[in-house]
Amino acid sequence: MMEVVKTHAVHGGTLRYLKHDSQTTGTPMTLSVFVPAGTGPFPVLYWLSGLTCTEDNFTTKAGAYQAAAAHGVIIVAPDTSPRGEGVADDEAYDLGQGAGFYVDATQSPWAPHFKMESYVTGELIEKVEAQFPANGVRGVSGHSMGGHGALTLALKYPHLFTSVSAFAPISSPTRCPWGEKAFTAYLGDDRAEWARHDAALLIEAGAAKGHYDDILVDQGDADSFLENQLKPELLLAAADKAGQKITVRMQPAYDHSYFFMASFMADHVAFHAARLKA
Ligand SMILES: N[C@@H](CCC(=O)N[C@@H](CS)C(=O)NCC(=O)O)C(=O)O
Repeated sequence: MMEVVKTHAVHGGTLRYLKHDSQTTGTPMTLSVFVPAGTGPFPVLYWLSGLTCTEDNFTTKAGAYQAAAAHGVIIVAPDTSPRGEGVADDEAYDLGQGAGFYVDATQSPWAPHFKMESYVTGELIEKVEAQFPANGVRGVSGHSMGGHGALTLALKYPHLFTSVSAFAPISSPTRCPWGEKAFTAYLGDDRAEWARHDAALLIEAGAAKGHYDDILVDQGDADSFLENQLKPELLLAAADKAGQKITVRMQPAYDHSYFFMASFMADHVAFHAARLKA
């Protein structure tokens, strides 16, 4: 059982901060879990956060729990990387602790602990769904680096997920500075290996074809990372080529922050709930 560190009542449900020793990362890992009122069992929406975040950013800023309570959906928000003194790190905000990129690192010094792909798709789901009233039906969403995580994990593991959405995702990490830097560090120089973790390239290659009836993406047009890092046009072009439906909503005046996400979070929870409860 994961250790409950803090408990709060919110919107009639219960929010818990949890901690556990992970066999996958070899470190303690932290997360938050919101469970609606009632006995369930409920579907689960997994939320993957962006660069610099812990489990706390989404939990305190996204304003997701009113909609989750109304729709009867559990929401799980894990930390974005392993952390601790014995864990490799980098001074930059976009590499190392707080920047796990939802891949399994193969390169030194990252390989021993940076296993976020295996952690999220394996141990996290197993531990959460053993401890809370989950019905085995799952969605995944996330922001920026976590939007990349949500899209790529949904495309690579369609047997795990029924619905996927993202806010301001890194659409094609093989073609932007954040992704090129992280993939070089974590995966090495082989671009064929990088392509296995690139949402636009995965869609173009037909990954999970026919599994998701739609993918919802919200993107602020005043996001300072839009042109250089996020590039939603690459997702649209890939989806068009592959015949995958994707709804990219350009939201005028919104930036990269949780104010933007809080403004459209209820739409995403409803998008998932409609599919998870179908
Ligand atoms: N610190 C970076 C930006 C990092 C950033 O914007 N992080 C986003 C995810 S990519 C975030 O959610 N930050 C935490 C927050 O807003 O609570 C910078 O100054 O360029």
